[in-house]
Amino acid sequence: MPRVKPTPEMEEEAEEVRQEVEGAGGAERAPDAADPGAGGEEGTEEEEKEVSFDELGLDEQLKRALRKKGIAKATPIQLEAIPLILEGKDVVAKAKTGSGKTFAYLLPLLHDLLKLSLEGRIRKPAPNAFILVPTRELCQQVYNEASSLLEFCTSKLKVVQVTASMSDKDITVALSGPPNILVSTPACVATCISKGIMRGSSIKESLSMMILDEADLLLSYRCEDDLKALIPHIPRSCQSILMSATSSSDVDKLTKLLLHNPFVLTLMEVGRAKDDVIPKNVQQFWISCDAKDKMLHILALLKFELIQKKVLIFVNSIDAAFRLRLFLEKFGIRSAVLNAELPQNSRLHIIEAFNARLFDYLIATDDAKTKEEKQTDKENKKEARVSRKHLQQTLDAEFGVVRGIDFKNVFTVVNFDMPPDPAGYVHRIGRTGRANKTGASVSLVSEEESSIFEEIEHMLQDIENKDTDCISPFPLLTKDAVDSLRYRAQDVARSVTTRDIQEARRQDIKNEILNSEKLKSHFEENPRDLDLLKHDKLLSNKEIPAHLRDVPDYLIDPKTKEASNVVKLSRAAMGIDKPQRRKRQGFKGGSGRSRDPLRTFSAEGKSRRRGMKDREGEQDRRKKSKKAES
Ligand SMILES: Nc1ncnc2c1ncn2[C@@H]1O[C@H](COP(=O)(O)OP(=O)(O)OP(=O)(O)O)[C@@H](O)[C@H]1O
Repeated sequence: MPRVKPTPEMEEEAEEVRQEVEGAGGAERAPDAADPGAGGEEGTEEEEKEVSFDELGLDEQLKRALRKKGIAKATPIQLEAIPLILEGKDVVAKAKTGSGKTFAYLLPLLHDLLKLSLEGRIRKPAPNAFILVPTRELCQQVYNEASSLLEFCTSKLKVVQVTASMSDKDITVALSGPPNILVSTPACVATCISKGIMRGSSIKESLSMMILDEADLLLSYRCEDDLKALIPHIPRSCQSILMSATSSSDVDKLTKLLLHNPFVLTLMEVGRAKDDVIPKNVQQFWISCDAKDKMLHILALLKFELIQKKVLIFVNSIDAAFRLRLFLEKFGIRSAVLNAELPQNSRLHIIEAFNARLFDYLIATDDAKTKEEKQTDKENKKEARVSRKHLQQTLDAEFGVVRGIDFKNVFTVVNFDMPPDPAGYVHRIGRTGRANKTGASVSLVSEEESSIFEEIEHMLQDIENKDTDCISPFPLLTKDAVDSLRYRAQDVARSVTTRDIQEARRQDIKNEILNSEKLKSHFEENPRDLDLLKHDKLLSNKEIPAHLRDVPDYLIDPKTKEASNVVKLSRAAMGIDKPQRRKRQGFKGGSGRSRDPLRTFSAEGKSRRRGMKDREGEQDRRKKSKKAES
């Protein structure tokens, strides 16, 4: 693929983006002259200091919850931020994806509240703390993390999440008490205040801490006006914390808007630009291929098992996601699709099921908007507000799969389509290599995407060693391996029509809406019942022909066999578990079908269910006769 020589504009833009993602620059407030300890900016070198949570003086009950999670040592951002937050300072913390920012604010917040509760000093007409995040998925994630940390606490701190999908009545019930911690989006809190569900005067009396998580994204989710509406109700004494994976003018804007003389923590590894933005434990690869051959290449990667599971595959449109899912399905490779069209319950469930290793391949669409589209969004802001309801029915504006979601144990991120900008690349790749785990990324780069690839490479380049490739050519996929699948892949790709895609997309939404409604209350009561719904079930009801399901041995060249074995061996060496497809969680007292209220549920209706049964029966019969033959 031809290399594009960076133009001065590209240099400038790359520098801008590098600054965005590196955490260069900082809050513009000067340190408080009267209190030199307060305010200021720290560029913290990431020395591998190993500090246990004991040394941070945290509550014993919280440490017990951490021990249960197998977490003993603080990450660098936790090490820096926790003491400052415990001292009552306003803090802006910028640290790369997956570095443990959530516990960096949750632990000191919960520690303080436990202490106040023990001393009987909790103020109560409204929540004591707001945690504001850009999306509903993140509300759920933060709520889960906070609840899990409180598992061993004897004083009952109440955490609730409130989102725009809840009715006013449900929100009123959730806020009655009131809770100690409210996890929500700025829009939802602003609505609660404007509707009088939460009184401004009560907030002024109670609120002692406000946290803005994923602050770099809050403004892009149209939160500015909502945050501004909140400001008059925040007491001056309220401690404010702002967490961000990247640095940008949006973060600075929020800092100025809401924080008082904050401490700015910028965690980076000095001198190696690429490590500033992509965790060093993630190996980045790329494959050059024609746009029309991308399906073929991903098929070869998955079929020959050349990349480690679990795999998160990013595409730029919902249609492309379903096309890929249908294509892979025809080769016996099951996957699920995560996109903004699905109801919230389904999205949460898909993420949880994937995290629990119930399936290995997830195809996701992120909010991959071009700069122009983002600009148009901004311009249409007023209009968008008016039609918010409509928007949520079609594409959920608060959805952001890439941003901030803590996917567990994703080993490989594949960019089937390249993201529209370098910041998007950083956020996508940040879904692997979390909490210092090993990870890899593979980007399929077509001729048309060469300039964005160049931009990304340029941004990642080691400042001191410009010739070193940050993204290496993927070494395990040979031309022979690709060619061995070429004709089958082309045939199958042709057979997936636009109509099939529309049908699959419609069917998937229909299933998920039914699932979502039916399962809503059940999942509220039994959040751990993950495997009741399979999101990777077959979209097509046609039997997969054996010649597509199993690649004949003679087609696999020796190099590919060797590569596949290396991947398998390293997988075994790393002790990566097999998927726990059948493992059941959360049910007490046996696994009998009758005890499980959802076993009888099918989104497909009776006749289809019967059809499925027939197919399963047919498959069983076939298996039996195969056994008999052998
Ligand atoms: N001290 C620790 N040791 C080991 N694992 C940790 C520690 N702290 C947090 N983790 C785990 O690391 C993962 C990533 O943490 P978290 O989601 O807070 O990252 P983040 O910095 O907020 O990332 P992003 O910017 O992408 O949202 C989580 O699974 C979390 O449970």
